Amino acid sequence: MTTVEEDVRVPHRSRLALLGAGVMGETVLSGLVRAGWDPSDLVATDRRPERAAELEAAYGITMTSNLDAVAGAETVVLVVKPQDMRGLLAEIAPALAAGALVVSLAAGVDTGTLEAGLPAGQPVVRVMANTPAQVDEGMAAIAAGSAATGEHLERVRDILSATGRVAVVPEHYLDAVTAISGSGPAYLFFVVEAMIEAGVHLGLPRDVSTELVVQTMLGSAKLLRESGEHPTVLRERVTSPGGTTAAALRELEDHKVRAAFLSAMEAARDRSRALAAAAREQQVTP
Ligand SMILES: NC(=O)C1=CN([C@@H]2O[C@H](COP(=O)(O)OP(=O)(O)OC[C@H]3O[C@@H](n4cnc5c(N)ncnc54)[C@H](O)[C@@H]3O)[C@@H](O)[C@H]2O)C=CC1
Ligand SMILES: O=C(O)[C@@H]1CCC=N1
Repeated sequence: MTTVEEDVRVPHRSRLALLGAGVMGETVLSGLVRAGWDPSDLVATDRRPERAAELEAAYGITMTSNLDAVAGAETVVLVVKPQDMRGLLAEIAPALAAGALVVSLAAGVDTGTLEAGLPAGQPVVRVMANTPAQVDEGMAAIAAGSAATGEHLERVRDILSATGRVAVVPEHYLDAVTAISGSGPAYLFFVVEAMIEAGVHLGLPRDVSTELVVQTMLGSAKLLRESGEHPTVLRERVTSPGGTTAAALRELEDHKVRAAFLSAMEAARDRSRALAAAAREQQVTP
C-alpha cells in the first residue's frame, strides 16, 4: 500500500474515502472493518445527515463532507446512484489528490464518462459488486480505465476480496455482469419468496416453509460450489424417472421460466446500457 502524500489542505489523512454510504456503501465499509481495517484509515460521506450519524455510531468511521473526505485520500470510492454521479464528480474533481485512485461502483457509468468528469490522467477503476458481500460471499467484477495500472487493479482487488471473490474483466462485459451477479441476488430472493409462498399454499406453516427453502437454497449453492459439478448433472440427480421433480420441472418449462430468465437478464443488461447513455449525456468537464 502506498502512503498518503503530505498535503497542507488535508483535514483527514485517510487511506480510503467512500462517498455515498447507502446499501452498497455500507456493504463495502462494514466489510473493510470486519477484515481488520482500522476505522481511522477510513472516511465516508452521505448527503443524508441521519444516515451519516448512523454509520459513524455503527462503525466508528469519521463521516464528513465530500470535499474533506476526498482531500488527501489515496483511494476514493464512489457509491452513489448513476443519476447522482455527474454532480458528485463535478464537486470532488477540484479536491482530488493528483494520482488518487477513483473507484466507481455505480451500475452503467463507464470509465470514459468517469474520466471525462475528472482531471486528465486521474486513474479510474469501475466495479460491479453485489450485496452477499455483507456476509463475505460477494462477487465483484472490476475493469480498469485508461489511466489505471495493474497496481490500481490490485488495490481494488485487495479492497473487494475482503468480502468475497473478485474477477478482472474487460469493461464491455460489465453490463452483462450487472445483469447476472449485480442484480442476481434479487432474482434468487424472488425465487425463494415464490417457493415459500408455494409451501404455504401446500399447507406448511410459514416458518417451516421458510426454513425448508432457505436451507435448500444454501445447501444447493454449497453443493454446486464444492462438487464442481455442472448444474445440469446435479439437477438430473434429483430428477427420478417418472417422479415428483420431473413433474415440477415440466410445469416450469411449460410456463417458460427459462425463457423468462433470459428476457429478464436482457432487460437488466439493457437498463445498464441506458444508465450509461444517460450518464454520458449528463457529463460535464471539470
Ligand atoms: N444495491 C445493490 O445491490 C447494488 C448497487 N450498486 C450500485 O451502487 C450504487 C448505490 O446503490 P445503493 O447503495 O443501492 O443506493 P442507496 O440509495 O442505498 O445509496 C446511495 C447513497 O448515496 C447517497 N448520496 C447521493 N448523492 C450523494 C452525494 N452527492 N454525496 C454523498 N452521498 C450521496 C445517498 O444519500 C444514499 O445514501 C448505485 O450506483 C448502484 O448502481 C451496484 C451493485 C449492487
Ligand atoms: O438495481 C440496480 O440498478 C443495482 C445495480 C445492480 C444491483 N442493483
